[in-house]
Amino acid sequence: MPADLTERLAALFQWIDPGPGTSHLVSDISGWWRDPTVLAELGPALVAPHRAARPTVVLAPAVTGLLLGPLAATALGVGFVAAHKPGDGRLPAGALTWAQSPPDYRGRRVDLAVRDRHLGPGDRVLVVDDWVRTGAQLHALYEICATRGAEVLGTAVVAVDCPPEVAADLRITGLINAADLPG
Ligand SMILES: O=P(O)(O)OC[C@H]1O[C@H](OP(=O)(O)OP(=O)(O)O)[C@H](O)[C@@H]1O
Ligand SMILES: Nc1ncnc2[nH]cnc12
Repeated sequence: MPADLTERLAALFQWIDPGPGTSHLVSDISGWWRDPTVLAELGPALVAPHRAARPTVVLAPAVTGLLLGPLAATALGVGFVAAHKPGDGRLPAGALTWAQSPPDYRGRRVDLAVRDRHLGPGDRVLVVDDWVRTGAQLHALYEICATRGAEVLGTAVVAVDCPPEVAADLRITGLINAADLPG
């Protein structure tokens, strides 16, 4: 990983107060996309720990994954598959494989769907996302891969915010620990 990428990720991160009626600050990672050096380095840095396992495809969930997934896929020279959520407002037509997550970091059970024609036996899948907290959405993605007969190699995220046993169980690598982001 480029030496100062982790420092730049921290410097460009903010917690935002969404305003009256809200009790929580929300993470704002938009600075990561606005910085041309970070944007260029994210894909190669995410995939670096997984290159040797020779992924054949990158899978990532809506909505932030739709940005990060292609960065990772192009760094590997492989294709990208999106996992959609009903909340997207427009679901893909055709045969889909669905899985529902356990309660995620917001207590939601998230439904995720992947087009059958884009994932199948022989695929070696690298999952990519921006942030992992409970690992719930990753569980759903791993279940979809298993249903499709595809092998999951692990997950590459930017911010790791989960217990170490979750990271070990799901084979998660990250670029920064959430504890190292500014408070
Ligand atoms: O580890 P977990 O508890 O599963 O939480 C992590 C997931 O939740 C967030 O996505 P969110 O559904 O908020 O979508 P977003 O990309 O639209 O922010 C984040 O981007 C991960 O996908
Ligand atoms: N994008 C995100 N995903 C999961 N947990 C979070 N906590 C703060 N921001 C988050």
